[in-house]
Amino acid sequence: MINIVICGINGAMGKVIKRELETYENIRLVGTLSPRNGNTGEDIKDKVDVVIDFSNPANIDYLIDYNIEKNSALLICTTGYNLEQKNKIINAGKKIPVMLSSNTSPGVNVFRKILKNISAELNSFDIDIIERHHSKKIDSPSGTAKTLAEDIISVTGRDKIETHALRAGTIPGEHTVVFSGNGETLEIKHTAFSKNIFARGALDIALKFYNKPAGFYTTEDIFNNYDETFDEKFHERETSKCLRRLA
Ligand SMILES: NC(=O)C1=CN([C@@H]2O[C@H](COP(=O)(O)OP(=O)(O)OC[C@H]3O[C@@H](n4cnc5c(N)ncnc54)[C@H](OP(=O)(O)O)[C@@H]3O)[C@@H](O)[C@H]2O)C=CC1
Ligand SMILES: O=C(O)C1=N[C@H](C(=O)O)C[C@H](O)C1
Repeated sequence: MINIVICGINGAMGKVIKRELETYENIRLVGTLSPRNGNTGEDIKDKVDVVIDFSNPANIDYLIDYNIEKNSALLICTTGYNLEQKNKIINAGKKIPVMLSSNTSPGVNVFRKILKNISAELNSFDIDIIERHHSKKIDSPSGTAKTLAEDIISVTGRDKIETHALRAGTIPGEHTVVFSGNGETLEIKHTAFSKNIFARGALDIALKFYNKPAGFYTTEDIFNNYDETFDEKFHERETSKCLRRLA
């Protein structure tokens, strides 16, 4: 049994996680955080194994301090961080296990493996990312689109990948990578039919992640069963990826 705390429980994702939690006998919700509403977790007396965050980048300083004080793992599913915030997250890995996951669905993590193979093979093609999300989504392009762009850049050596974003209706999340060549196109696409897939993905990751040693982790570390604890070289590599993304 692990004890979790959720930041963003009243948001769209928070509500879905709360419902999904009812089907997990090995996870107990021991509290919630909402710093902007004055809920800073003082009432939480139980041990906290992992804080799951689906909220807003504005909460990041608070979350890092809270987790360091509690010595708990921090699973950040929020997207839209700037470079300075991402650096703080990576640095927090010196003290606590911290994971930044732009997409917790199992499907997207397989998508990423396939994407790297195809991108390396079709480097002579134009490569574009198209993402579609609900009209309430704040950040654009999506965190997943940025992650997919980084994956393509890592195997093709390109400087930038074009991303195209649509915000409309209630679309839970759709990502397509289009490879356009001379007289042909190849597309790979992931569609989330509901937010449940992200909620269950986050809870499943929390179960695997809560007892890892301090370090900065990504979803790949869990899906590939690979641990990377904090080291300076890794930090430099992540920072340069951020710089490239923001360029
Ligand atoms: N990694 C993944 O797989 C997924 C990631 N996401 C990401 O999760 C995040 C939340 O998504 P979603 O639930 O749809 O968003 P919502 O806007 O529905 O909820 C976000 C919550 O964050 C808090 N919040 C909002 N604005 C602020 C602010 N300015 N300052 C501090 N706190 C704020 C609020 O909680 P309160 O009222 O308690 O303060 C709010 O309920 C987004 O970044 C989204 O991209 C979404 C789906 C999947
Ligand atoms: O805000 C959302 O809804 C989603 N956000 C994540 C992102 O920015 O990639 C993941 C998913 O696509 C849904």
